[in-house]
Amino acid sequence: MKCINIKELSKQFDQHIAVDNLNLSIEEGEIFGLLGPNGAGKSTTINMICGLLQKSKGTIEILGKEQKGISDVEIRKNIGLVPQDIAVYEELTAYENVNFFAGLYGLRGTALKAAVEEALGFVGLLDNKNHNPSSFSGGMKRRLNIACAIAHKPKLIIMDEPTVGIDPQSRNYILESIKKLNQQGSTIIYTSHYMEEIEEICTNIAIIDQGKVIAEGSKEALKSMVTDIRKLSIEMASEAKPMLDDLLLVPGVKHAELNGAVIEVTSSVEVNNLNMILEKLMAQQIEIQGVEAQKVNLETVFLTLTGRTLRD
Ligand SMILES: Nc1ncnc2c1ncn2[C@@H]1O[C@H](COP(=O)(O)OP(=O)(O)OP(=O)(O)O)[C@@H](O)[C@H]1O
Repeated sequence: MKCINIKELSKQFDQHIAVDNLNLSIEEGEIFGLLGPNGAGKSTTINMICGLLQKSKGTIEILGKEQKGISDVEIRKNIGLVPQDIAVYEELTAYENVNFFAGLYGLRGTALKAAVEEALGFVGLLDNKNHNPSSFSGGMKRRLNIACAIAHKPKLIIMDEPTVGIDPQSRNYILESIKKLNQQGSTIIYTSHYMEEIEEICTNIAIIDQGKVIAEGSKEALKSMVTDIRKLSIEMASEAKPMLDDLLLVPGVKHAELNGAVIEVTSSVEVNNLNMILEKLMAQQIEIQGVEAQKVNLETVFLTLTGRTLRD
């Protein structure tokens, strides 16, 4: 069954169209990635799915039922939202926080107690259950945020950039937890502008830009869209400021950017232009230490479709 079926969804804020006739279909059991740069419309879409924001136009079906907008409380019981901004009460303990949110979904008595303990155990916070989140690290707060969203065992869990601003250990913990929640039967929607995370955990992906889905499919299908592209990393002997516009004059070169002492060039595979690229740099007195060809990744897909990088 389809977990989500969105048709022609739009959201307009005054004159600004944040979500623009977006169509999206997600099957049950997936870890589905929404990848897009800042401001692409990911959070706005999610807030409409969860019924936290009124849509301007379109339909959203969740598990076969049409969502009736912000008054549709029933549908929310099937959804667990981990919002982008941490939403926990600092003056309550970790236990009381999860207890509060799970209670909102109608759990009571021993079922509520068991659900709270299980959720805290799942995110590795049982030993800290009587502590207030004000004493927690950023990663622990994020994990508590997740426990609050999953205790009522929702069929659909939506995570809006849950790894922003945390240490690598907590990040790995969260990514592993997502895989486990999925194995236990939940469908996951995961938004991020970190393409590495999306590549690591997601089964299918939609790339969103300017409120629209610009590409959708499995990682392999998306990458196969750009088999005619290659990426070159040219390492300079020391940090310099090459004139990148010069490289764009070389036939086949589509994009060039600087990352410290490395120049990243995206080019068509059909043009044999490495010599010309290197000549342009040498003409600028740039000393080259090494050249490496990279595999196509989702960033390349985005770049090819939009002419911009995910973090422009
Ligand atoms: N309440 C609002 N009022 C006016 N404009 C808004 C509002 N919420 C979002 N926007 C605008 O809508 C666009 C989409 O924002 P949204 O937060 O959905 O993007 P996003 O893809 O989630 O980006 P990010 O990765 O930065 O969270 C942006 O241009 C944003 O400024």
